[in-house]
Amino acid sequence: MKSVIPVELPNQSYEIAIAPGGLDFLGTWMQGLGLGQRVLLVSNPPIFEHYGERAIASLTQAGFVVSPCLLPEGEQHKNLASIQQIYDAALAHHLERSSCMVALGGGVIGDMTGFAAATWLRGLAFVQVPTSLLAMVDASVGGKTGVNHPQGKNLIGAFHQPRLVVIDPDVLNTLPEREFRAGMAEVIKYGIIWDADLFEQLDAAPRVDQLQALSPELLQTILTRSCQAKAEVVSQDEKEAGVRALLNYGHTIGHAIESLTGYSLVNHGEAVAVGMVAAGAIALTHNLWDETANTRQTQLIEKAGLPTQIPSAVRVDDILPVLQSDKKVKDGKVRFVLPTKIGAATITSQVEMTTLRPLLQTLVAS
Ligand SMILES: NC(=O)c1ccc[n+]([C@@H]2O[C@H](COP(=O)([O-])OP(=O)(O)OC[C@H]3O[C@@H](n4cnc5c(N)ncnc54)[C@H](O)[C@@H]3O)[C@@H](O)[C@H]2O)c1
Ligand SMILES: O=C(O)C(=O)C[C@@H](O)[C@H](O)[C@H](O)COP(=O)(O)O
Ligand SMILES: [Zn+2]
Repeated sequence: MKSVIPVELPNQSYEIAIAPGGLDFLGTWMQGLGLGQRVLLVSNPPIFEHYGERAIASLTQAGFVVSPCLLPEGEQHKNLASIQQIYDAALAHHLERSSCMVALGGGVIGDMTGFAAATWLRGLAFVQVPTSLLAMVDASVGGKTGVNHPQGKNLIGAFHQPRLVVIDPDVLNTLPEREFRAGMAEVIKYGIIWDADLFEQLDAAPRVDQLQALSPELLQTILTRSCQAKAEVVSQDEKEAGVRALLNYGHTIGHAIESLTGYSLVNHGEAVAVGMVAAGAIALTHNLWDETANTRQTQLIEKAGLPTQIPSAVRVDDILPVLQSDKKVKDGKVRFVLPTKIGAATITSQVEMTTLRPLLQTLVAS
């Protein structure tokens, strides 16, 4: 069964199509977009090994002329060198203004393909085919694209919306369990900041730490409600002038942890999980939410098999300066997204760095 979630935007709306086996309909669904023939299919070797042939067959049968571009795997390669590789492939495949890039992969491939598409020939269409849970529920939707700078996470980028998102939940069967859990961090995020009912459903489930432990209904709920939450927020505030900042819940500290550990010790979802625990603790000390809500958040994060402590390799004194390059900084003040209850959050610049330091120290793993 196919379910469709619209992302309504002033310039160009698009659809998120969620359908088991949807990968085989990629070409057919792209036929309706009015694109030229040439397609650059961007992926990485392990994902291409699993799904490249099917994606190419689907696109070719629909009349597209496809060339693959395979980038090295991993967050450490989310940089301008990989973007250069996409540009070189775009040139070699003679992409034109009407051509399209297709991202087949996790959030790293999606963010980089989107950025290359935003900038090559001053802007090409691109389509997201997310293969990780995290990319399905978050990264493939909303048009934040970009790469890391040596000094910080996602500092180089552009807003560029995809023309279509195709989610085939069947591909999750090959996703490593650790990466599944990383995706659950962003799902829990929606439960905390936006959708209390989603939180309650996750809380009531016996297990949420691996794909096989979920009922088909719960997986469907996770995918649809997360995409709905993201679509609603992005439709209200495409370029993060206001409410979209809530989607950054857990990311202020999370991004600092990722960057300080060289993008290898913890993955994005794990860093966000720790960041949410930190934000929950800050909210508690600022009387924004209560002990019960804070404990429920921590327990759900633990149930998802995610970390709740800052890795011991990270020094709190190193976190504070990194926060200054967070994209939410305004007039030199770090702004935090903090929860006010399960299902709602606010953004504030009232967190003093002097109180933050000892609080973060209590969260460092021993
Ligand atoms: N643009 C946004 O709005 C947004 C939102 C959230 C996260 N992000 C970004 O997304 C990235 C994290 O994404 P991620 O968690 O998908 O990481 P990722 O892209 O590195 O993928 C995780 C790992 O899983 C593998 N993988 C993916 N799908 C697979 C499958 N079906 N079968 C087997 N292996 C598979 C990948 O090869 C990789 O090794 C970060 O760079 C983060 O900044 C962006
Ligand atoms: O879509 C958004 O907006 C988000 O903040 C979603 C986040 O999960 C995602 O990690 C995003 O890439 C972070 O954006 P950044 O602007 O803080 O780099
Ligand atoms: Zn994120």
